[in-house]
This record gives sequence, C-alpha cells and structure tokens, in this order.
Amino acid sequence: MSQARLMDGTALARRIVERTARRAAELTGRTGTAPCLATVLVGADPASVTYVRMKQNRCRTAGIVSRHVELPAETSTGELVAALRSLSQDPAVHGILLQHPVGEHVDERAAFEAIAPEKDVDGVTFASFATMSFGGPGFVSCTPGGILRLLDAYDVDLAGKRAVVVGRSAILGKPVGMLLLARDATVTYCHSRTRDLASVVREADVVVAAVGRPRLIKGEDVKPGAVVIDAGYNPGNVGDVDFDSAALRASLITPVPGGVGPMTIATLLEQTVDAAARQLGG
Ligand SMILES: Nc1nc2c(c(=O)[nH]1)N[C@@H](CN(C=O)c1ccc(C(=O)N[C@@H](CCC(=O)O)C(=O)O)cc1)CN2
Repeated sequence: MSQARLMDGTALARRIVERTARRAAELTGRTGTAPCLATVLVGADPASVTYVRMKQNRCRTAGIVSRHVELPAETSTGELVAALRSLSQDPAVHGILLQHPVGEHVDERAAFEAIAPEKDVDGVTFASFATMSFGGPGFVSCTPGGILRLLDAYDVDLAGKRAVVVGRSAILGKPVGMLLLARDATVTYCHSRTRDLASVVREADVVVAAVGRPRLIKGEDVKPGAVVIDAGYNPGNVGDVDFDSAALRASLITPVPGGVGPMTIATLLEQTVDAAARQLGG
C-alpha cells in the first residue's frame, strides 16, 4: 500500500501545453509567423525516434511548426555541426533540439555548442548552463526545468533541505543540482564512483534519480517523508526508482510513466514559444 502522494506530471504538463498553445496562437496571429522548432536526430535509435516523434506531435497540438532533420548514424561531428549552424542561421527556425545521445564517434559537446544560444530551447549549451546556474534569463535544460515546476506545483519548499542527485549527466544531473542549489537546497551529487550510495540517499529530504539504472533506488534507502523524483527513462518505461517500495516511505513521488517525462516536453514547447516571441518581437 502506497502512502506517498503521486506527483502528476501528465496533468501539469497538459496545463502548460494548453497555455503554450494559446501563446503560440496569439504570437502567430500578431506576427503572421508560427513558432518553429527544429528537431535533429542522428541515427535511428528506437527510443530516440519515439521521443522525437512525441515532441513533434506535441508541437503540432500546440500550434508550433516542427521541422525535422534526420541524419545517418555515420554523420561526422563536422557534418552535424554544419547542420546545426545552418539551422542557427535560419530565421524561420526559432528553437533547435539535438536529440541525445548521438553516436559515440560524434563530439556531442561540439554539436551542442553549434546551437545559437537564443535558439537553445533545450538548454544544452555552456551559455545556457551558466545563465541557468546564476539565475539569469536564459533557457533551462528541459527535464531539470520540468522537475522544478513539479516541485513548485506540489509546494515543496527546498530551502535548507538536503537534496541528493543521483547522476551527473550534462543534460540532467548537473543542471538539476544547480537549480536545486539556486533554491537554497544543500545539494549532494552521487555518481558511479560514489561510495555507499544507499547511505547518502538515506540522508535526503529530496532525491532526484537521474542515472539510467532501472530501479536502482529502493524503498529501504528512502528517508521516511522524502520527496522522490524519478527522472530515469529506461527501456520499457521503467524508472530509476523501485516505485512500489519507495512509495511506502516517500511523502511525494513521481511515477514512470506520467511524472517527469511529460514535463520535459512541456518545458521544451514553452521555451520554443519564448524563443519565438523574443525573435519575432514581443
Ligand atoms: N536533447 C535531449 N535529448 C534527450 C532528452 C532531453 O531532454 N533533451 N531527454 C531524454 C529523453 N526524453 C526526451 O528526449 C524524454 C523521455 C521520456 C519522455 C516521456 O514523456 N515519457 C513518457 C512515457 C513515454 C511513452 O509512453 O512511451 C512518460 O514518462 O510519461 C519524454 C522525453 C533523452 N534525450
């Protein structure tokens, strides 16, 4: 029997997308130009294909034009950088998303840096990370931004809380830790070299699992009353948290599916309309 309250990302994301659609319609009516998101996919990893398709479909429902660029798996760093620079210079494109991961032979960082900061609606460039970390007015990395929106929607006060982030990826672990720090949480990052992960997690008032290891975080490692955010996206829609056991101890918990995932896409759409509004004026 679960005692935790579910944090409903699907419902919150729906409200954000509805509001974003109204803003997109208003912008299109006023400027004669609809916001446009370019998605770039390298190769045909089935999960990435699904995620990109979900983003395109959600764009359509929100009145955002979706332009898709598909590149073969063997695309070189130079070719990918050239494609992203070309989109960065195209005035008809307001936001750019490079689906992660790209092939191991590609320098993903170099590719991300080819995205113009004003079109970085996925919040992946060094410039966006720095601006986000210092609380400036740029774009946040979408999953971390979505997580903070969920925490706010459920009135989780982060000031002085111990937050443990499990994972340190560039698009998830690192930026979510910076956003939690900006809200005055005491943040600890855990990763593959962390000793005795369970004992660190047991100290956490807020746990963010963002490591990509199915059901790594068990209920016995959750402090009673903790807030548990499962940002894992493993094959078969399995999160990084063992939901059934963790829900017995947590006060609030995100499900997979239906928690963080929908918030990632809602944040992407919202930031695409923000980018278009800035570029089109208004
Ligand atoms: N450039 C980026 N690449 C990736 C990101 C990202 O934010 N930017 N995040 C992840 C995966 N991801 C988006 O790309 C993503 C994963 C899952 C979901 C989602 O809504 N999942 C649903 C269930 C999906 C289903 O029913 O099949 C859910 O959790 O409810 C959205 C986005 C990797 N790459």
